[in-house]
Amino acid sequence: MGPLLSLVGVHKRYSRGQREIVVLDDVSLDLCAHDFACVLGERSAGKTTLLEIAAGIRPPDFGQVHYGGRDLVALGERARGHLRRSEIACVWNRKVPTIHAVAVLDHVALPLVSGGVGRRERRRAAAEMLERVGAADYAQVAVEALSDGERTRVALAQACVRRPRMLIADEIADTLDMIERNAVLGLLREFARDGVAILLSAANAHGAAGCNRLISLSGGRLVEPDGPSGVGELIELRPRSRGSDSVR
Ligand SMILES: Nc1ncnc2c1ncn2[C@@H]1O[C@H](COP(=O)(O)OP(=O)(O)OP(=O)(O)O)[C@@H](O)[C@H]1O
Repeated sequence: MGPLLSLVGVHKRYSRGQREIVVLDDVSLDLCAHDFACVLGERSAGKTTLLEIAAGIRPPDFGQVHYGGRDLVALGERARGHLRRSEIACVWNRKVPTIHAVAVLDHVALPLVSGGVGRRERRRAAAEMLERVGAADYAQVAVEALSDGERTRVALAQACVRRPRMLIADEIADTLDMIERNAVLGLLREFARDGVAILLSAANAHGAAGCNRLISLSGGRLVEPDGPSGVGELIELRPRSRGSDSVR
């Protein structure tokens, strides 16, 4: 089976005052079902930008983004929105849920409302997903009362309750303590084993543990060593300069 997601020759730059920052420079990437790929890059390397483009949230300046054989850039916002409510799930580190006074169970069930799923079935599916991510114990707790690790599990449950085909996860494990981080990365591994295509980003090697593809983003370029690679090998490959230093 072909890739679910293909980025081909993607470029992205931002203007910063008089200057332009090249964030992605001719980036190509294929992601298939069962992949658990992690883009490893230093701060400001362009990880979020890459993931937003992969999710169809931000358009590239040039290049193609294909999802499920469809041109994600050419699709209208309505169709892209539909995909994000059905097949493409995202967890953004900075947007981990903070809705006030909503119990975890209802929060996780929320994405099913727009899919027209009845209340009883929504709650059943949410409870099942909470069980799966090890968060069933706090199903009735308000989201705002959760610890960072608990919130990350809940965010993951909410993202996966619609059984997405692709999961985009932006630095969701980097700041967690070792035990929670390994638990969250283990959950991602399990979702990938079930067939979800996962694109994770991490700013350090700890946040990438257990992935089956490790891709370095530096200077706007992606580097993925051929064959099985260790984190140490990738760190060797990364140039010293920061991504944001590649100003043109
Ligand atoms: N909308 C924007 N306009 C201008 N510059 C931007 C915009 N979004 C991001 N940038 C800049 O592009 C660079 C890459 O940002 P991005 O958030 O993609 O990197 P990142 O690797 O996810 O960073 P971090 O690890 O700090 O979250 C940064 O220098 C950032 O300031």
